[in-house]
Amino acid sequence: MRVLVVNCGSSSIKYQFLDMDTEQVLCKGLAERIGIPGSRIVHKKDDQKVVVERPMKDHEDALKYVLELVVDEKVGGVKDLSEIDAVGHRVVHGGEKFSGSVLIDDEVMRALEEYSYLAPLHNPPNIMGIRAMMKLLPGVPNVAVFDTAFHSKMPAKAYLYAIPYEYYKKYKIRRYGFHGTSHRYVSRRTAEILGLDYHKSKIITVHLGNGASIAAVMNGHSIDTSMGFTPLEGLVMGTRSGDIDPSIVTFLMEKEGLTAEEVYTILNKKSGVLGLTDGFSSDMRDIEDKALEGDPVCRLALDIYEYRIAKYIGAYVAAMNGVDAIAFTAGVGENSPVTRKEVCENYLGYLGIKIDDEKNNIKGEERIITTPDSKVKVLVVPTNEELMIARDTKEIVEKGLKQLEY
Ligand SMILES: Nc1ncnc2c1ncn2[C@@H]1O[C@H](COP(=O)(O)OP(=O)(O)O)[C@@H](O)[C@H]1O
Ligand SMILES: CC(=O)OP(=O)(O)O
Ligand SMILES: [Mg+2]
Repeated sequence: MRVLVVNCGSSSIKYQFLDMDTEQVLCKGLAERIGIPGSRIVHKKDDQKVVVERPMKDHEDALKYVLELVVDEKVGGVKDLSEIDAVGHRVVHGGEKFSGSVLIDDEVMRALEEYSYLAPLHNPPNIMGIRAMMKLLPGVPNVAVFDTAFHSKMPAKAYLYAIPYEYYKKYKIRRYGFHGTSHRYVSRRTAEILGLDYHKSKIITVHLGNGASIAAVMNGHSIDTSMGFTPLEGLVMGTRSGDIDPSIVTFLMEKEGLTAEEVYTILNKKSGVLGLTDGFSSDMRDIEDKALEGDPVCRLALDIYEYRIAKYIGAYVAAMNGVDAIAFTAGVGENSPVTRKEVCENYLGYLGIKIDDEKNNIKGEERIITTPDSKVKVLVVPTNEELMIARDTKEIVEKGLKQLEY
């Protein structure tokens, strides 16, 4: 079975085309700047790379060109569109309704539209991608794999906010959590590497990407996670504030004469390390480089970024009353020895964690980075959301399932 996996963002589409008999990536790419000048697709097949620069007015346009590349005789994965057996979609928000991956039909589409208010930055482009694939590949099954689903078994003490209960009943205001597909893959892989029984383990997964979140995975289920009602809550991120006193919202509205929407945009797109460095950068490579050169602003931004991560890890050790392993993943987690070392050595020594500097000096490789006598294992486990989405898609289509529980 060959599965096309798409992850549609507001102006980008990440995609991978996989042969699920071997789990080999046949080709992959990134369409970016969709709907704005300078749109292009960077497409890769093995060590070949092509860049297609052409106007792409919307996601349907972009996916049309993606499909052309997928069947290209030189850089494609197959010769004909009929060889694409299914499409797996990353969908950020599945609300309380979806506790697993689902075969997409009209009822699912109605639910996704309904939940768009819960993830206004993420779900609408996800839905655009689904509609586009239904049009471009009629009759080919589409599967939705939700960020929220892996966290759906979180207990009420973790998901309810201490606000009038009526707002949960009326609007389903609660913690949902995100990056669930990544936390699911990384926690399972961590258990495999360490030879742990996944269903009798306590694992903390630290997903540090542009969006960043931490999860407490106990006995194979997420029991708590740092992102909440939306992907804004929790860690300090590239452009997102993470946890703040909610009074700041109304304070800024009054003092700056801003609308709620404008404050929402500031907190989501102008905050995080970008905000802390007065607009210098949201890219942790830039922040780290300057911090290590001695720039005090970037050093403080990095300190704040690391301190928040450490506090969440400590909180989740308490939530699980112990921890077997901590796994770093995603862009910063996989590629920054400095962040891993400083978080672990400045704040987690009380757990008996000892970082092995030589083992930690890696980027993007799977590895245990602690010394053999470290009481808690710390690992780097590259995430692979696309593979998890493809696996769920294959299982649902091959078994003729409507929904896949995990
Ligand atoms: N070598 C590195 N050192 C520090 N940060 C890195 C490194 N490589 C990538 N990153 C950071 O990873 C982040 C992007 O993470 P990634 O998971 O790829 O993105 P996304 O969240 O969009 O999926 C960026 O902040 C980038 O700076
Ligand atoms: C939910 C979320 O933050 O996703 P991403 O990290 O892809 O922005
Ligand atoms: Mg990512």
